[in-house]
Amino acid sequence: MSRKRIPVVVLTGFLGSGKTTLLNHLLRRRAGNRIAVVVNDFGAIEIDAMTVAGQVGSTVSLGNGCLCCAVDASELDGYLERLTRPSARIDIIVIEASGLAEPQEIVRMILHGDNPHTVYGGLIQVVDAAEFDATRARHPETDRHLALADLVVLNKTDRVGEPGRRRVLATVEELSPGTPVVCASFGRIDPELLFDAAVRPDEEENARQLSFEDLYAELYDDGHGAGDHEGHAGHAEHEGHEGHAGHEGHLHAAYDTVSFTARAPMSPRRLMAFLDSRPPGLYRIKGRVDFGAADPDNRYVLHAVGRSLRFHPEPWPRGEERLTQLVLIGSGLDGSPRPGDALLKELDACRDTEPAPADPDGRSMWGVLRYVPDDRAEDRPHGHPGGLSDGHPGDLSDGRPGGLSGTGTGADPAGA
Ligand SMILES: Nc1nc2c(ncn2[C@@H]2O[C@H](COP(=O)(O)OP(=O)(O)OP(=O)(O)O)[C@@H](O)[C@H]2O)c(=O)[nH]1
Repeated sequence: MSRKRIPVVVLTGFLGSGKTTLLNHLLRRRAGNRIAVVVNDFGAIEIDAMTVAGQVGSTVSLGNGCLCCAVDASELDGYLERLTRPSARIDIIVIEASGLAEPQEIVRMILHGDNPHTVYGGLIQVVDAAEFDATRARHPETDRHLALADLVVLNKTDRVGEPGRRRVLATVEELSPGTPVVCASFGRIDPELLFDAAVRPDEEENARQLSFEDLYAELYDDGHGAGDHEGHAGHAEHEGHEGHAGHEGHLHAAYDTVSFTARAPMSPRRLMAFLDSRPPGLYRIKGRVDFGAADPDNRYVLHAVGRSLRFHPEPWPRGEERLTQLVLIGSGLDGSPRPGDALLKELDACRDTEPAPADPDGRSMWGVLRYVPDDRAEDRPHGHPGGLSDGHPGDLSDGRPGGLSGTGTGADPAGA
């Protein structure tokens, strides 16, 4: 059975937009998760490492369970390999791209890298609301970067009035149609947008707080039941309570969490049509899908973040109940009486409640298999028809997000 994949989030934004501030916020609210921070810029390492982790003497304090290291893009694969070793016990990796870096290079490396233990966690673009016009004027590439983002954090909203915020928001939405935008001040977004709540109790972390030397050594040492359908839409509006001095206040990011469970298998075609047309505010989807007779041997672990979508097939564990379980996270989701109810209805309609028609060629799965990474050979189910996943839909290879958002084509690659 494959180990849990570690999300790799790329954090980008122009100089001074608030990346480090956001990172600090995530580290404070990491809920017991161990976050590895990779700084992709040797020039910035000293400043960033100090700000992020706090400097104690000549070593970097890792009280937050983070690891800071400098990395050049060409070295990234090696770092990811080391950081994903079980001994590092890392739950999430954040790569802070330097202000002027081309972020799509890093995204491509994560999507196409051959590390089977990572999963792409999204490209987050931090935007300085107060300097937006000036930044666009000085750096025309801002517009292109925005179009590539999976999530835009419109930061420093405390520095612009409501009309100013609305104006910038409208421009961002124009430049990056369909991309979820979270407004924030001092980077205070809800960490659940990026990673799950505690996976291990804090005590364990405290009991085994690692020194920088420990982590450095690790890096360099080579040596559930449900009814037929159960949906739950929850809405959370969290308030910041970091307890740190200074500018802490309210956390403005509101998000909705929707859980879906189905005992009847999902129709591959209908689920892909749903995913193709998922609403802009829906930022993350995670869970497992049972496609029933379309692939009785495997369950499909689904990770969607922003425009990117991946399925990782893995054999059903013996004795495991065949269920589809999904969690959807987003903001501004439709539905009544609760946000997200509309999504649950749509997912309900994706269930195969009738026996699926005979499909001897397995064509019904082709739309799904497009999203199984080519380079993860061990994921590939037996009998998988080759060559279907050229041009990953979540790819940035042509410099444009070729993902699901806005494409509206749920078509099978072979037109099936
Ligand atoms: N008023 C206000 N100031 C902010 C906010 N977020 C960050 N700042 C300040 O903006 C400055 C730059 O923030 P950083 O987090 O260092 O920005 P950065 O993107 O990491 O900067 P580089 O590492 O230079 O690319 C700092 O002085 C922050 O305190 C915000 O929402 N509102």
